[in-house]
Amino acid sequence: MRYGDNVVLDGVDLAVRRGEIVALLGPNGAGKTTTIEILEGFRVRSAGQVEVLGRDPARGDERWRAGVGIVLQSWRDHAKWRVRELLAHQAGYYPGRAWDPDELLAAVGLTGQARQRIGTLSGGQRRRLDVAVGIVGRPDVLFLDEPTAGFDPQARREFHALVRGLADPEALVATNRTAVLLTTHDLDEAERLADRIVILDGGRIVADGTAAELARRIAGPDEVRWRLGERRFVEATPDSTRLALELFRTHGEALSDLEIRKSSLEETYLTLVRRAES
Ligand SMILES: Nc1ncnc2c1ncn2[C@@H]1O[C@H](COP(=O)(O)OP(=O)(O)OP(=O)(O)O)[C@@H](O)[C@H]1O
Repeated sequence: MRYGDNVVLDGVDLAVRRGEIVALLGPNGAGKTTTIEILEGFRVRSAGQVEVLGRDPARGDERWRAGVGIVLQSWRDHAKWRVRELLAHQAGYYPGRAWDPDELLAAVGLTGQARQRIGTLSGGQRRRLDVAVGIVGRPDVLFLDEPTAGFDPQARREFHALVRGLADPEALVATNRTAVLLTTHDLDEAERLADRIVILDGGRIVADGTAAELARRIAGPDEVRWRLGERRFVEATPDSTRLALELFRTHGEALSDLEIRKSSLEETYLTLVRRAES
């Protein structure tokens, strides 16, 4: 993707499967929004190949769009509508596959605001409504651009459970598993929610893997600490699960205070971004 002479995405190669939750991370201006806007069909790429649900998003028709759920970075429309009224209206666009508006209101924690005008919602409540509008048609693929900005901690946790439920076939038996691509600046959220993390910097992918894989590759081994009687031990290992198993096998109940410290995603992220920028 280029704007004039300015190349903002270069060689981004990415595949997301059904049921997978992928978090796109990166500093401001890295190209996250541009990437998902191209995938949503809102922006036309300058070059390269893109396929979403088997079609080029630049040529997606109504049927294709019915399978795509979108939560943009900010939405300030429909101020005079009431919350439930908007959801019921939106549900009408997805015959046979939409959520029941009341169930959806409960799922995003807006039952108490069902009759309130949208213009009077708080920032976090408006964001929950944006998420509800994005998923009302039970999409096959869901794009979320900083979905939880402004959420309180409890709402964030509920939102994570909701998104995991969309991707997990056990949780919503009647629907297909949704592929989810989200951008976030909340590394804790990325680590908790995403199966895979993709880090963009300067329009290029600088890392792609699970939080644990990235930590192992970038930030080095895990640190395992334990105690046997009065003696304390520390060991660095690339496979802390195996070491823990061996310790249990060898020492059984004599083992105490076992602790495994993994590098945080924040350390990994900062190391990667520093590297890319130098
Ligand atoms: N319409 C446009 N015209 C020119 N440049 C643009 C346009 N839209 C985006 N850009 C540039 O493209 C780059 C990528 O922007 P993008 O919004 O994708 O970043 P981002 O990773 O989503 O950032 P943030 O974390 O701040 O939301 C930035 O340098 C931005 O200035």
